[in-house]
Amino acid sequence: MWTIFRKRLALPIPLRNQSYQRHLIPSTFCRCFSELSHWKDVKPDETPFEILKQYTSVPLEKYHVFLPPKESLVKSSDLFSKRNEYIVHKGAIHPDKLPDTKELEVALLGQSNVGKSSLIQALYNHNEALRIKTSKKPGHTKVIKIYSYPKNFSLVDMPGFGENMPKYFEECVENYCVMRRQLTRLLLLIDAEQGITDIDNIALDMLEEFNRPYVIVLTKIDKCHISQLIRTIINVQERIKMTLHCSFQQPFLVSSKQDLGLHHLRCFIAYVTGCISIRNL
Ligand SMILES: Nc1nc2c(ncn2[C@@H]2O[C@H](COP(=O)(O)OP(=O)(O)OP(=O)(O)O)[C@@H](O)[C@H]2O)c(=O)[nH]1
Repeated sequence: MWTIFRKRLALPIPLRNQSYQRHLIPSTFCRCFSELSHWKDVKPDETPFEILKQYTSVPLEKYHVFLPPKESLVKSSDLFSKRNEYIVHKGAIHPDKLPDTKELEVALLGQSNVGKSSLIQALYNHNEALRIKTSKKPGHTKVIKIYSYPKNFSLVDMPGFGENMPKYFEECVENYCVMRRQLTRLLLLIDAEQGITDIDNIALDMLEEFNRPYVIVLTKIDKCHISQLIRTIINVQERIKMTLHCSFQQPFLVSSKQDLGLHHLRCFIAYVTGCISIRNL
């Protein structure tokens, strides 16, 4: 399937141009240009959406539908803080070589260097015992690796697509996504600054074809201008509304470097893997 997508990548893809995006940006965004200091005072239970509200008259609340109560946020964050209880399983290229674990899995998919390994490390509270290697060089992750919190859930790191994508990507990642019984959600990571790129569009087509539920996560928001971030959110939201049927309606916003948006993503993961229940959600 990726071979077909690769061929398509060589063709010009319409509607992915700046003028379309500009059309979506109201002039009020001009005053949104600001520096990174705005992120520094974010409280752990606040989402970046709440911070962004101050900078735009666009009703961003409609993009923010996962609103768990504080006690659920605390409960799920506690789950991710069990420092010595995680198991790192031996990585594998072929999904049939992966251990047949009992926990439901949430797997991270995205371009090389988008921040998949860093996000797993950050979600697990930068737990040093896990020692997840990250690198500036794209294509560092070569195998599928499962990080389990026994009797609860697993997070799954996978090779990225795009730059330095391994030749065996299809038999590895694609087969995992199609065949893995434990897989309950895919997180498609997209760099907030770049927005949806051509190769992300190919991944989105692929996910729609798999017909499995997935969630878009915008990464590295700490290094993205607020105006650009709002532009990406609106663009992603438009895509979800117009053409994506298997995507959760809200994109999540995270920074692994500055620990932004992690509480809500942890809570979502705990919720979809059945580790917590949330009333009136
Ligand atoms: N500023 C910033 N940098 C980040 C963030 N997350 C990751 N990075 C950096 O981005 C680079 C790539 O991160 P990785 O976590 O290795 O990315 P990956 O998607 O696992 O990469 P591959 O192994 O190539 O698939 C590293 O240099 C990280 O330090 C973030 O939230 N903010």
